[in-house]
Amino acid sequence: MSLLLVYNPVCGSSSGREIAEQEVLPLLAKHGIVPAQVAGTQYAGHAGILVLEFLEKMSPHSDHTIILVSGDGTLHEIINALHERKSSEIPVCTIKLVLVPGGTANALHSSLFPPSPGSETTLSAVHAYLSSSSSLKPLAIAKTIIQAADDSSSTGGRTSILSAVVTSTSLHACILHDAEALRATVPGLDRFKLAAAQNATRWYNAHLRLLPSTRVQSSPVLQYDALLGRFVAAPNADTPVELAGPFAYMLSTVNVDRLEPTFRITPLQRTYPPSPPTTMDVVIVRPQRDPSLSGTGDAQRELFKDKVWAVMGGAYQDGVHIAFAYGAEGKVEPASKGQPVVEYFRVGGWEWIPGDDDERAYLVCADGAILTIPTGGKAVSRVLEGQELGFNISVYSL
Ligand SMILES: Nc1ncnc2c1ncn2[C@@H]1O[C@H](COP(=O)(O)OP(=O)(O)OP(=O)(O)O)[C@@H](O)[C@H]1O
Repeated sequence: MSLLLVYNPVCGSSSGREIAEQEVLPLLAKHGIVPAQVAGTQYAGHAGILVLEFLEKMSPHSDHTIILVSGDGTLHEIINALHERKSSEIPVCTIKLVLVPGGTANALHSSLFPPSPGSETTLSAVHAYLSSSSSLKPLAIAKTIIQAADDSSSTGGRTSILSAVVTSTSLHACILHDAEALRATVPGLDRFKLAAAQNATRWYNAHLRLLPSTRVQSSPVLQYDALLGRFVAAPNADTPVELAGPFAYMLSTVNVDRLEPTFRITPLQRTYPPSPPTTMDVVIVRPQRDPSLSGTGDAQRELFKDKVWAVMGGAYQDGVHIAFAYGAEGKVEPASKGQPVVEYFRVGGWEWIPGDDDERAYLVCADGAILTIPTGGKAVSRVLEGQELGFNISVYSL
């Protein structure tokens, strides 16, 4: 049987090894299952190498199951390593993932198995794997290409990265960037809070182009209409939709409705799952839609910050942030007929073109990894099809 168990011993509260040895392996043993290999990662980046070595060893099998005890970052490394492998050495394969949450946020696992009071979820995916009635959900994978200003050839001046969870710019990317710099001095999740406070009033000067999906089953740019409670085609949705900045928030997700167990930032990924999964959900906040703002100065930014964070707090209340709109005099209210505070789109991809004068708009976050767009360049992100990905990947879910 081509079954690999990988654990990250340092993710989350450093209990990956304990979970693997004391919970996962005994449960498998009860069902007479022994993995062909059990391995802990020994350094950042090791997970991808472990997986590639395993696939090579198990050749000519092409169907592999990987039980992964980690957070989202370790999965991110594996997906990128698989995509970058030499297909002459490891041909196209099928990976079935059994996720065991060992990380800090576990966005993908908590989206697949949302926490419910009193329920134990650590081994949910292992139970799904062992069950005859489990389902396998194909993963959508986004590829983001960082293009230099002079990138006219198909290969030159580019870097690319895959995401299985989130790709972002603006506040989310800056928080992840700054929190990393605080890692040595501020322990635990407090560094994210501090990084959020440091960036709370910042706006990002950029242009965003939302792209329709041109995949096998094409799909126009869709926008969520909170009053109708459904997606509708954006105007001229078969062509790119152009959005001018500044932006306070811009983030896109695949596969997940939440980035932490209770932070449902893209709730429609679960309420109205994309089918087939060749799109991503995009959440945007653009301050200048607020009719009460009279400028871009510090006082206006403070006012906007208080207002928008009250709305975004709705992500922690089952994702109600997407229902708020500007009412009379810019007061924000749920289910109002005014302009939505949060713009919510479902797209095939996007292009983010930072303004020359705003260095913070040049940051892009892909599943926690930070990339910097070169001056005059742009980031282009879109969901890949199986053939472009070079392997098939699905996860055990409910
Ligand atoms: N033995 C190791 N020593 C140091 N770093 C490691 C080791 N093994 C893996 N890593 C690194 O640990 C990082 C964090 O792992 P991961 O993202 O899975 O957990 P997390 O950050 O706690 O969870 P989440 O991403 O869900 O918030 C990964 O980026 C990976 O490169």
